[in-house]
Amino acid sequence: MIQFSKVSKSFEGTDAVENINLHIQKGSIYGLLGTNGAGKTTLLKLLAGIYVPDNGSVLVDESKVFENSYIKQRVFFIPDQPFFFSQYTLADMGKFYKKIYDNWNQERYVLLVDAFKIDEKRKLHKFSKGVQRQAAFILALSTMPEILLLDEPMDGLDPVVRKNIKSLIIEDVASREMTVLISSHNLREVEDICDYIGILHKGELLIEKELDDLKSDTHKIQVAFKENVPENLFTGFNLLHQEKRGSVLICIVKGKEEEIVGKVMQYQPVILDILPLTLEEIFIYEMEGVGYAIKNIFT
Ligand SMILES: Nc1ncnc2c1ncn2[C@@H]1O[C@H](COP(=O)(O)OP(=O)(O)OP(=O)(O)O)[C@@H](O)[C@H]1O
Repeated sequence: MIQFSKVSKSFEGTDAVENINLHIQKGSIYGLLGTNGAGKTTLLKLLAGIYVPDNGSVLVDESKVFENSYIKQRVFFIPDQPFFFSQYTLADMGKFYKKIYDNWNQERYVLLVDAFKIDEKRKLHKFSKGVQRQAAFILALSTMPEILLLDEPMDGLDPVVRKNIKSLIIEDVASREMTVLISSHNLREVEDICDYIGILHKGELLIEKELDDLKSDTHKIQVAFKENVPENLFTGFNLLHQEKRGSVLICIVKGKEEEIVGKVMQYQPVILDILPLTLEEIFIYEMEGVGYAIKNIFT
């Protein structure tokens, strides 16, 4: 339903994203991960129709997004710093969006204002960062978006509000197939809510996969041998990382679990354990694989 084909965008001669191919199915929650400056916000802004691509196309249901008022009606973007007009209250912003979004749902707006207990007559700039973000969610969800774009959505929200907002998002995905694209550095949060993952680095999409596949494709293996570690232990597999702890070798390997286990067993290990990996670990090891590792700065 959302399709980026060979999309590039540069600013002042520097590539922000390059040759991106990405597809997002209707009703899915897609987590966009990446290093700082990888191009996540640029992709969200391209999909929101704020930027026009230099090359390639950004399509929603096969129509170009840029300068397409029909699609813009169906998309809502909450940037990392939510935007409100100066001196506006939540009620003022609500009236503004009611005019421009045909699907504005006043009943829903009233319910949400009541649930979040926000004074809709108070100027928005006087609220804390977290309450401003809650206000942005109220407005976003009241427009009944088909596509919700979120840049660091949970930044500054307390755990109770986070949980409420996650439930609201999941409800809209389940009941009316809303599609959500989330850019975040909070991988615990992404792991909790997303079903697809895209990993960006330096403007390029390194991985695009279903979260379950990504997890079942990457393994943390703890192995030890009576003698030295066999030289060709992981030949033929993608070894992302390895470290020795005493006589135990810990490796992060990509591939089918049964094939990796089959290969290791040929060398008759005395210990062989497969340990679960978090999304955060997968991300860090993938980044290490492309030379973006944490360095020992002081030693
Ligand atoms: N309006 C702009 N003018 C100039 N350069 C820009 C602009 N927007 C983005 N860039 C550059 O494009 C690259 C990608 O930026 P972007 O904000 O998309 O990254 P990001 O993945 O969202 O980063 P972060 O995780 O740090 O927020 C960066 O090198 C950034 O400096």
